[in-house]
Amino acid sequence: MKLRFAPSPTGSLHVGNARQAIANALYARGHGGRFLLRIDDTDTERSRESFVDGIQTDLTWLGLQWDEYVRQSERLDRYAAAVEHLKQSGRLYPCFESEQELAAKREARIRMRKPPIYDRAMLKMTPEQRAQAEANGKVPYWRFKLSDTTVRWRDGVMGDCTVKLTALSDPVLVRADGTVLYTLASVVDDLELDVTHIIRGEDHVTNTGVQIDIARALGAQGDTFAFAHLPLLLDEGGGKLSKRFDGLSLRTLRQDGLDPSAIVSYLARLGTADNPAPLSFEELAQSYDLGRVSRSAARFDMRQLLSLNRRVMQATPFEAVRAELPDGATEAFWLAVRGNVDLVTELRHWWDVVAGEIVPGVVEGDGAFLRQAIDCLPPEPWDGSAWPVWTAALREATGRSGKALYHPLRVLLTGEEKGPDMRDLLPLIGRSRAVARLETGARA
Ligand SMILES: Nc1ncnc2c1ncn2[C@@H]1O[C@H](COP(=O)(O)OP(=O)(O)OP(=O)(O)O)[C@@H](O)[C@H]1O
Repeated sequence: MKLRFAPSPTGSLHVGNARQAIANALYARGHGGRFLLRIDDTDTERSRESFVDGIQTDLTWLGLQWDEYVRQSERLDRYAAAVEHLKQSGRLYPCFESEQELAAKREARIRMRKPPIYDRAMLKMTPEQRAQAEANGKVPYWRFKLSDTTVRWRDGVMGDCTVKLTALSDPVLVRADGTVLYTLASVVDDLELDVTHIIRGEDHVTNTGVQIDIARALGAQGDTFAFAHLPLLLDEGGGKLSKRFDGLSLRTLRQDGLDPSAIVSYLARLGTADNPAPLSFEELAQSYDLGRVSRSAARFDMRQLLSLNRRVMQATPFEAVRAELPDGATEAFWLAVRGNVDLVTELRHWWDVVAGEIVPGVVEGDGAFLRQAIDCLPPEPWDGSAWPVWTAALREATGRSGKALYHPLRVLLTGEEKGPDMRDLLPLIGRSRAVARLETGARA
């Protein structure tokens, strides 16, 4: 068994692309198959080396490992051989119509209430007409003659699928400059590299009908590949994701401080009957089931991802996160704050609370109370008991309790209304910093 993820290097991977990469990698791992990363870079106009690097960086960051790596730009001789084969068997035919001529034909067909598909005029061209066109300096591009059939397959997600080839235009597989189109290159690779299962976006369903026909024309027998088309992922507003806009790119999520395993867990379960849970790649691979993927479009929800990210962080040990913490941050700090942040980037703020400067909170009219609070502070060393000992003494001295007792202390010491348990924070803040903040509050 072999699966593949085949992005074109025309932009940064977004969460929709990532969902496909993850599905293929999980399926391969769960079934003991191989996972191939194929860079579909035959479109030289739009492909960029920097995006090839970016794709590998993003997938590696997600923790996806590929067993094989190929680039279509290095397999051009294989496509040339396939083109030759299809020409010999009469399935590729030369065309000379310009874009304008084709547009005019399309409009005429629409006026005549016929489907606006290509009329195969060039298939009827005589050798003399072709020679004449070439003598006039025209260079042909090549269309694939689709079979007069309906292609059917049992899709792993969509169920029974049919594509009526007679309702489609014969696709162009070779441009006038001799370069081949993705539609052909992809089939040649899938056949020659022994891909067995293809999981990709729903945007490819029609392509699949055409590609099965091409695969058969190239000699493939039987059912060719096992296909599964995942519905497209929409952004939060219901819009289409695009590699050309950076909003929900993996690169942006990485810069925002999201944990890659939260993203993998989220995208693996999004649009399925299972709730997202913080699971390891191995656990996800063992439970990944295409039969549980919904057939309707899934919508990306940042709040859900953030809440999963928080759960992942709560379970992350200090050693695993150490490199991403602010300089000097200790294990006690990590354990105190990890349950209170959605993103690792928010830790900077809590590090300032315990070890740096903060914008002090404002507590009005509590000067006398705060001076008593300073007087009641127990001597150091402090551990988790310092906070209960201190607040019990202060309750005794002032008669305050509940929110009236705790709230002004939290606000002044952290600058925040909410946050990690004060029992954990107070020893990290330390006595001198605590006294200074309380004095500032008492003077206000
Ligand atoms: N919004 C989406 N949701 C889920 N899968 C998607 C989405 N957009 C693309 N894909 C899938 O991502 C995989 C990689 O495809 P590809 O690199 O062509 O991405 P693309 O975003 O469609 O790119 P481009 O905009 O350059 O055409 C394919 O399986 C494709 O079906």
